[in-house]
Amino acid sequence: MLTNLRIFAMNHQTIPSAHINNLCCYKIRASFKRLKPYVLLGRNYSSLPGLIGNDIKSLHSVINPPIAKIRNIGIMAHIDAGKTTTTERILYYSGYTRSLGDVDDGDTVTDFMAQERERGITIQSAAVTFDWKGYRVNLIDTPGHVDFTLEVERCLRVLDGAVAVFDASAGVEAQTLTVWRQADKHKIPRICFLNKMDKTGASFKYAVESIREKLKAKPLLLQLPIGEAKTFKGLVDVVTKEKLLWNSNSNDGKDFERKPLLEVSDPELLKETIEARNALIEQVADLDDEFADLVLGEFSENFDLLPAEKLQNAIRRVTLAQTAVPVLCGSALKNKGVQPLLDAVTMYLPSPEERNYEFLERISRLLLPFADQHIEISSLTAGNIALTVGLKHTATGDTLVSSKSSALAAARRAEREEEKQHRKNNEAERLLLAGVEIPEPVFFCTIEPPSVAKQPDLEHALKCLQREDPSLKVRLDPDSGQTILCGMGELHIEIIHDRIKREYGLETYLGPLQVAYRETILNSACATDTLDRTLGDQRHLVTVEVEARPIETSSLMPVIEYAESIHEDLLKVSQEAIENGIHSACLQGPLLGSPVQDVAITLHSLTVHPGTSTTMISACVSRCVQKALKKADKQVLEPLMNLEVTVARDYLSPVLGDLAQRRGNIQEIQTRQDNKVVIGFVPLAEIMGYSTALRTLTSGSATFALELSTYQAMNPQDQNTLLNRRSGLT
Ligand SMILES: Nc1nc2c(ncn2[C@@H]2O[C@H](COP(=O)(O)OP(=O)(O)OP(=O)(O)O)[C@@H](O)[C@H]2O)c(=O)[nH]1
Repeated sequence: MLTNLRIFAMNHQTIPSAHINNLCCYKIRASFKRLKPYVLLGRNYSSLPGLIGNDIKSLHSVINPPIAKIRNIGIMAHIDAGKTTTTERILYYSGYTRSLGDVDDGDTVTDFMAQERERGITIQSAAVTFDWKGYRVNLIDTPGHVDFTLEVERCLRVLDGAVAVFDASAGVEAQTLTVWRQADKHKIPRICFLNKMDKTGASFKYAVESIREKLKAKPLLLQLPIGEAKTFKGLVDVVTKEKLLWNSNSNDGKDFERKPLLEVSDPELLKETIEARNALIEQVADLDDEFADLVLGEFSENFDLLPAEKLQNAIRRVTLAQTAVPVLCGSALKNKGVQPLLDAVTMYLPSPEERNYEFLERISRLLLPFADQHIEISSLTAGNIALTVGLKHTATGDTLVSSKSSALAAARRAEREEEKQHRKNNEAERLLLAGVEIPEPVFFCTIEPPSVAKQPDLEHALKCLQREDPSLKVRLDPDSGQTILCGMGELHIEIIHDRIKREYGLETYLGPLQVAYRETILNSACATDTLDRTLGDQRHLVTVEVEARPIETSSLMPVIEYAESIHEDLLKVSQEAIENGIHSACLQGPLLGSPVQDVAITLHSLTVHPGTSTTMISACVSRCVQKALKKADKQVLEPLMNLEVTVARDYLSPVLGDLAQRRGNIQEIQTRQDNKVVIGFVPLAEIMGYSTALRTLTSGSATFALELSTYQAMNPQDQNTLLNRRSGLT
């Protein structure tokens, strides 16, 4: 397993690749002082023959650049906005590849998994390192499909900046909102790239408005397009008042002209650019006091005289402060606008030392990533992104520290900080690296190996895949003994199935995909239970009385309460066993065997015969809680999804008709260029296989995005139908 590693240490030493035991310090964080980076000079690895694939040039050098010249960035967007195409152009113009890869031909560098190349989508994030005009850029291309949201989040937390790619004909789309919120959570400065300016329906103005309205961000227009859709041929650099035109004879977009806009040759464009520049200056001055002083002092009479460099510095400050986002545009497919985007990445996004990380990590083997290929290196300075191999006990979301003693120190520190948490100690927040939020899976199905003998191999494969992808959950059905796979969506489970076959050589069988329901209770119920068993000469005797009642707050974990009559001494020895029993009972509701949510369990009495084992206490409590849940009035909760369908006007009616049959609840129908965007809710159970149905209904012209909204109570009729179906009555 490869682990993405972000080196946070900064010291007058590089991080050695000494042979240190693989140390898993789950959720243990260490803090270290920020010190100056060490710069290795004169190491030239330009001759690394055969290390990288034929089409990929070796890096000119694998020297450690000064930290101020490092940019760790991610590319994020809604599915199909053009992240992979943009990344391919970036790699080509930076000299990393010698030919242009194409998602539609399945030969891109970053989409290297077989499933990615076949489907033309990104599933796993890929990291590549290249140089641009003296800067070292570590870039991560992340997936756009909602099933792989966790993969995006695990990348974002180690990045310093991001480029958000938009389809200029669609503006902000559903998944853009999700990744934007994730980037907000990790406080990542961003640049927006309005891609597909060549596409029919592309609108710079519309896309900018959607950034303002839907993302509630302040767009800084650093460029204006020259032409739109079919007429798109270049850009205006608003900051420098220059026009950038791509040579129409060049088939790779490498050649373009940068010329100052002149009154004689471009009077209209110059006028438009000056207006845009003045607006930009006012906007930045509003957000940056230092710049406001400069503009109002020296240049208040004539903004035209303000040097581009002063404006760029101020734009950089507001971008880093995340009070506004620079907006650029282009067409990756038609090879226009990518080089200025790279300039903007180096100019406006932060270097690692401008982000406040205070952690040290240390590992055994270091590799520099080149998508699916790697070069082993002996050392790396702070601020870089690298890979490490062979960590057997780590999982996505863990933080590694340098040694056992620092781990222990960090653990003690973390404990102290936790204790202080209720005192709202802000320092604690600064010390902790935000963990990844693991979304709850909404689908599950059984998975079977080709033969019983292969069950251990399947378990091993699932264990490895889970460590990489914690949004994949695996459990055993206690009744049937079958292995159950729980995932984020149909595509997610399909890809896991495919990976087990390709990467572990196991042909597995999946049962029908089922929705992950939940259950709750509507009123209180009490139950008592006694367990009396003699094993050997030891008698185990427990008597329990519990009450289950519904609670208002939404929580998957039961709230556990103890009556005052329960003696403290008894709790001391048996609390863990009691709580294990309650948790295991609530994992298997009485209606469908689904997890029970929004309940409180009160232990009213507990008597334990001396010598009774804690396992027996757990078993008795669990059985008693299940009895109480069974007695109460019960309710099935089903996952309700946010749905956004983008469809050509002509196909709107059939799409709406179909959604009505799927118990869809339409909230809004927006107009987006020539398309209609249907926004609403639909129960997950009704939307299985929707991509095929939608393709048929709209001749493949519509797209949709789904995201879990909440769990809602099913109406009695639908609930009965479901229960009858599950018990084989219908
Ligand atoms: N017209 C036009 N099409 C583009 C442009 N950039 C990408 N495309 C096309 O849009 C489709 C999606 O491109 P990708 O680069 O795979 O998009 P992505 O955002 O990486 O997609 P995921 O990885 O699946 O999220 C492909 O068919 C591309 O050829 C562009 O600038 N103009």
